[in-house]
Amino acid sequence: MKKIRVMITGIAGKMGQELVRTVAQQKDMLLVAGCDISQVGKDAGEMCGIDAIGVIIEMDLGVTLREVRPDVVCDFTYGEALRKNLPLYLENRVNMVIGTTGLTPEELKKLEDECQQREIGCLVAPNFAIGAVLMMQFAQKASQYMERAEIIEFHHPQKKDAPSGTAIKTAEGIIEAKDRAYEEKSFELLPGSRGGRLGTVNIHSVRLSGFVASQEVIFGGEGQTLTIRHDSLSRVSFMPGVLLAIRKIAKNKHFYYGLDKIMKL
Ligand SMILES: NC(=O)C1=CN([C@@H]2O[C@H](COP(=O)(O)OP(=O)(O)OC[C@H]3O[C@@H](n4cnc5c(N)ncnc54)[C@H](OP(=O)(O)O)[C@@H]3O)[C@@H](O)[C@H]2O)C=CC1
Ligand SMILES: O=C(O)C1=N[C@H](C(=O)O)C[C@H](O)C1
Repeated sequence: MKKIRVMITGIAGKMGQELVRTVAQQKDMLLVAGCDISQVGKDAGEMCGIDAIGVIIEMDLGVTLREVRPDVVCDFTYGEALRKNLPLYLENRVNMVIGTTGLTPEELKKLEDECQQREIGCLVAPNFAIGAVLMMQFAQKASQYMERAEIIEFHHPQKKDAPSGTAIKTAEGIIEAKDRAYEEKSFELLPGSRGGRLGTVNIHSVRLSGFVASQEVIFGGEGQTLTIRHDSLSRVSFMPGVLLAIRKIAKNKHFYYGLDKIMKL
């Protein structure tokens, strides 16, 4: 069996390390390279607490892509880094699984066009946890029947972006299912008290230690509320989704935004 040759950018980060341990257990995958700006020169296996795997963490993404030519690169860095990495992925025509959040809808559209022109497979998903995908789907369904929604997302304090990519995609889905008028009645005595707004959906971002990634979507209606909540208690929750994406993108030269696009729902 020909194995899928996987590379990870952001390999020394929280998601990168979890992915090293996960890919190492897959019979149909081989971790062939990893890039980061931290832990450079170390063995990727030893860095994340498993046996040495002979993959040394590299700094130079362009050189590594050219020399290793992976089948799929997984990017888990942060928005600004991803913006610099994307031209290198495109130039090297490598298939991509992008978990990094922080691209704007305009940037996503541009990426889609560029991937299609070059026949590169690419899946961008703000959340790879199956439960989070279901939360977004249920929220879209509820949106058709309930008056309005607000989102509260909870993350660890190291998170660089706010609101989360998941909160943004959830709000986009809610608005797509039913666009509604909403007039804000509250005056903010403390600026920001009502959170950020995407269309008519207010988003509140909590950053506290103890959390990995959680989200509540609260719908209001006459005399009732509905709360849909998802909790990622560990980063293991994201791994089945990332593996599904790697296997799909290794074969399929399409562009997908959201794990739901490749799940049988
Ligand atoms: N789609 C999903 O399901 C999920 C997405 N995410 C997203 O994934 C991203 C990473 O999250 P997380 O692992 O928690 O973050 P971390 O900060 O733990 O990891 C990011 C890693 O990337 C490194 N890095 C920074 N710049 C570059 C660069 N130019 N090239 C290579 N490596 C670089 C960082 O180094 P240094 O620390 O030195 O800056 C760090 O080691 C975030 O955008 C997050 O929102 C997270 C969880 C799930
Ligand atoms: O930074 C994180 O941790 C996470 N980021 C993603 C997001 O921004 O939605 C996914 C998940 O919430 C964890």
